[in-house]
Amino acid sequence: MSVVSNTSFEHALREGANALGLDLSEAQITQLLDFLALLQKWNKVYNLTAVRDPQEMLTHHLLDSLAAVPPLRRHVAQRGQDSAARPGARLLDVGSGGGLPGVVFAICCPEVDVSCVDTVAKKAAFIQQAAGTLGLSNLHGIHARVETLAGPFDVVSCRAFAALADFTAWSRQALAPHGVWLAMKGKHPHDEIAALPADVSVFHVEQLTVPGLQAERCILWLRPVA
Ligand SMILES: C[S@@+](CC[C@H](N)C(=O)[O-])C[C@H]1O[C@@H](n2cnc3c(N)ncnc32)[C@H](O)[C@@H]1O
Repeated sequence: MSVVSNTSFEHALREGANALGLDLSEAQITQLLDFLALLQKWNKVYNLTAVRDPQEMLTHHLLDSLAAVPPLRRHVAQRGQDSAARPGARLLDVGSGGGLPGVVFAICCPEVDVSCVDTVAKKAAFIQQAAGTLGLSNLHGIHARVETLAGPFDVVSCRAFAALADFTAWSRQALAPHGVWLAMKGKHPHDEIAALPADVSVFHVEQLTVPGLQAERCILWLRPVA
């Protein structure tokens, strides 16, 4: 299936992936474009995102989420070298909405099993529908509050979800013993970091450059402290 016929989207996506140093197969490019088309189509019905302009969806959603893929791939590869780690990483994307970044992670990291949780039933249903349409057996939509999920997940991610203290408190029980949180943020969130409890530590901050987006972006990696 390729719903998007506009070759300018494909060109911008390929350029963006190159700028991010991201190696994507032809099948993954097609899946990303098809996901963009699904998001555009069903946004009208399900109200999945406030972003309506297709070009903006490409930069603000797709490329923005793609910028987090190289750090995630690095983390998963490092984890694979750890003999104590369980095989096959499981990731939980909290407050995934229309599947950002969860669906993009599932497309770009087929070795990672991705669950997208949202309290809004139609958003979780959209993820399930996207999994079927895009042929992603590693993608699942869960309709629940994150606070009710047991896990264990090796990575718990979020984007535009909540302050770091709430994100980590509400999802802590879903984190595997050696699991980590991946929080996508705009400007470096100094105040949110200062408000974290003593048993959560930020162990890495990565600045991101999103192609076509003149805005500050970063990823925070956090872990529980015993
Ligand atoms: C601002 S949207 C962000 C959506 C998406 N991550 C993005 O970047 O476009 C936040 C989402 O979190 C969901 N949400 C809020 N509280 C939640 C909770 N306790 N558990 C799961 N999802 C929640 C909302 O329904 C909403 O879809």
